[in-house]
Amino acid sequence: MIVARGLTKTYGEKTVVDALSFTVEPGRVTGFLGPNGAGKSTTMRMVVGLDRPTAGSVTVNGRSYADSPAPLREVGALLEARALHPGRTARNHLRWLAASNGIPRTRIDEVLDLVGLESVADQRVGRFSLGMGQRLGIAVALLGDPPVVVLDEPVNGLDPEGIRWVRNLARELAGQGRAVLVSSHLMSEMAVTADHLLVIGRGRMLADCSMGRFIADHAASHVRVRTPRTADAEALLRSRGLDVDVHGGELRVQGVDAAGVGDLLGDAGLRVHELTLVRSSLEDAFMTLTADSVEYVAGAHTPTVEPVREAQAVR
Ligand SMILES: Nc1ncnc2c1ncn2[C@@H]1O[C@H](COP(=O)(O)OP(=O)(O)OP(=O)(O)O)[C@@H](O)[C@H]1O
Repeated sequence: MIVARGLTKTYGEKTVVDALSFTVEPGRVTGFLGPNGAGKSTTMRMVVGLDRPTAGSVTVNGRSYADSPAPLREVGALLEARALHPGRTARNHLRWLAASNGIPRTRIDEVLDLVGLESVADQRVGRFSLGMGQRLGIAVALLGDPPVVVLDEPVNGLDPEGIRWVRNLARELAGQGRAVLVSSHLMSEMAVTADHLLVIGRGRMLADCSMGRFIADHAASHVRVRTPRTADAEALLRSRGLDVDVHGGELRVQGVDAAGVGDLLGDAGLRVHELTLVRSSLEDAFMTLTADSVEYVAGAHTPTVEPVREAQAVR
């Protein structure tokens, strides 16, 4: 697993990662969220030894990346800025990495097959699309069959089939007992991929909890009620001290679950046509939590769109 303690990175005067302490546990997908410039990539780069912490430490399976004799077997990483030699074929790129990490050649065909690049394995990577490059980056991450996998924006540039493939892959890797750390800006995707969340803003930890806990703590919810006797239902629920809003023909009730509302209305003999727990999405919860930490904000002329609040199932 990954263990960070007081992990800090400063560039000049600016602290971009600020005393982060967290663990990425085996057997689950940990989602890494934060607004642009929050410090996610810098943190991930420190995990794999590409940046040196200014203070604090991060270890993978108990030792720092630099101390690992065969790092690709310890932790596999897809990072945004991939160093791919454009003139090299995908297969040669993997061969070169396998040789320098003592990984058998047979593993190359396995990972090419795993990421769906066998048919283009002998093409130069300079001609690869963004999505093909992402797949090759994931092949590199998995080459050493590592127990820890770090994926920075893995679905960037992928089509819907590719996005689903990454989701299933991340879940499968966690199911095999690996520790998986994934960053993404696609909240809807994160909601169905991650078990646990780390949310950072301006380099600081804002939340470190399960997906369910995060939504319960930071997303608003209400019970939507439709009844032919709206006014009577409203009066009854208010008389019980509940917070009720009327929107068109529906009531929105806060402070009680759907069963509680149903019982109250049923006991009073009021017929109910709809009773739904409406929970705002991970995106709403994320926006609420990080509102004060957003560094780059669009100007006042940008049209704002009211988020669509739908009943959302949390895995
Ligand atoms: N080499 C560097 N020199 C100076 N500043 C840097 C360097 N690398 C990153 N930064 C700054 O550190 C901050 C965090 O950047 P980082 O890329 O880690 O954020 P991020 O959360 O991954 O952002 P995004 O979601 O936009 O990818 C940014 O303000 C960035 O400008």
